[in-house]
Amino acid sequence: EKILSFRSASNAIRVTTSYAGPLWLAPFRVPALLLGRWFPFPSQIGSWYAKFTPYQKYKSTCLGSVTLWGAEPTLWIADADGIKFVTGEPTVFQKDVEAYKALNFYGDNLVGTEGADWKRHRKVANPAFNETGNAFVWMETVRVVNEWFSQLAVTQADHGAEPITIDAMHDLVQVTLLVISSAGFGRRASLQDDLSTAPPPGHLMAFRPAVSAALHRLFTKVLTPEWLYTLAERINIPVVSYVVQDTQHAYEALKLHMLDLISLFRAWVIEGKVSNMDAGLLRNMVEANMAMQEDDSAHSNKSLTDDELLSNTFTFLLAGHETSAHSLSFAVALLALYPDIQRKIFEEALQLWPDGVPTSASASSYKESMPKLPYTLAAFHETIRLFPAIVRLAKVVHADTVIPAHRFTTNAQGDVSDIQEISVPVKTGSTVMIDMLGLHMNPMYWGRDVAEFKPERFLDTESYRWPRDAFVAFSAGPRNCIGQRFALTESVCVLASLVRTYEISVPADLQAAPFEEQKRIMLSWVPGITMTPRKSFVRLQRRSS
Ligand code: HEM
Repeated sequence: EKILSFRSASNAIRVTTSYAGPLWLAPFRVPALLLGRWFPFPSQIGSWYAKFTPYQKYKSTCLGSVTLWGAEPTLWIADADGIKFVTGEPTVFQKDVEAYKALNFYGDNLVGTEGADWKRHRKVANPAFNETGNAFVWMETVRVVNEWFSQLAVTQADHGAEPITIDAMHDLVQVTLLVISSAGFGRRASLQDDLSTAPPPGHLMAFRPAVSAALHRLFTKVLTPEWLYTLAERINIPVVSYVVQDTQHAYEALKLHMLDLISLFRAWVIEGKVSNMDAGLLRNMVEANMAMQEDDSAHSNKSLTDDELLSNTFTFLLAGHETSAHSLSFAVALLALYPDIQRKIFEEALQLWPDGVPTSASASSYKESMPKLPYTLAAFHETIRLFPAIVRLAKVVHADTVIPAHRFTTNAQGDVSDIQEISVPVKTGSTVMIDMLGLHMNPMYWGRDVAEFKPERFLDTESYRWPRDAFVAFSAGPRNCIGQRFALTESVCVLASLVRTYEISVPADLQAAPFEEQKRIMLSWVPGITMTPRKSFVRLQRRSS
């Protein structure tokens, strides 16, 4: 029966679009993430590393495929018009909430809901992501970056004038976690405080280790059914009991910290101690939760239950730092590999800060500084074009419709020609996969040098406007990333400050390797909740002025 339904689904999809083969693993489910670095192979549809290759092979920006298990028709799109259409029709193309259910273990949240529920969550969080919030993000980033540099200076002291080697991702995860926990949640800890691993009174773990342990155990948390927790507590099953209990411990530890933040903030709100600038996100969520407690009928409006408040706190802590840290790690590696581009960022930062990076947040304002760093912003955009934290997004089709796409041919040099518009019919119940990396590697929009790191692509000139619709690192339409401006503000501030203060270069063990080998090693990644760099070591040499 299964074989027959697979055959009839793949025959049906062949009639309407270019058929690229079966999907061995359902592409938006946990097994595809766990096995993603090995299987499917890069030449097959569904591979995380496929980029634009399958589209080029079948000469179409929209490809059909069918999941082997379940015979679900799935359309893959790497087309700017097609993706704009899909993201602009949120009632027809809805999030695959089933896939996110596993992440809703604390309760419902903004990322994992759809329809009216999603609107309610978004309404609560939205007002925090305004220009006042961005100014606060800038201020907090300046503070944290200065603390980071002080820490690097201690390491430098042991090395004399020699460059130091850092694990960029390790450091940047700390930096971005501090920024989101401060700017979003009013937890104004220092980098030094966060180095301590001793649990504070009443806690199971210190804050940072609790967040990293929870992240480290996220797949176990998602994959472990409730009954296994109970069983592993009663019977000692070798390895399984240890892993399951360790996971339970990490999530309990993090929950205690989040509840602490929430109750502290609730008390501040009641006492009227929260200023306008302070952690707007948590303030809005706590106020929505208090509105809910006062009036049960408020559920349809701007309100959040206790579970939803906790779950959103977790979601924002996670979404608000891992994505940025991974993207910044790729940016730092790219700047080490491309010294000419690094030089341009340095010159821009030097012009803004001739006497060095401001050491206090009050000496540097978001409004004044951010517009003066267009090249740094372009370099970050170009980084996440090549390395988008979220590689693909699945949408379930809720009404029969037609998606715009293109057919084309390419020559050996990678030039695209014979572009023809096509309309691809899609049926209710199918899945549409927005292929971010596929779109970002599509030469129709980015030219034959699509694989090159070239920030100039993101700078408008009199005769060129960069193709907005062909860039979806933050998704698009009403369901786009709520933290886009937050991420850009923080990242531009980190990159400009880092390059202004240090010269970044490839690590010593790769200095003699050919450029392509350096690139292969320094830019390799594995699929995870977000695209995760495998190795992020770089050398830093403090600049003399
Ligand atoms: C470079 C950094 C970032 C990238 C590339 C990124 C990318 C994305 C993408 C592609 C989505 C759509 C996901 C989906 O529909 O399932 C998204 C959604 C989201 N992002 Fe980001 N993000 C970044 C930083 C941030 C930051 C800093 C925050 C919070 C401060 C944040 C919070 C969220 C939230 C809450 C959503 C869900 C929005 C909704 O469904 O309405 N992100 N992000």
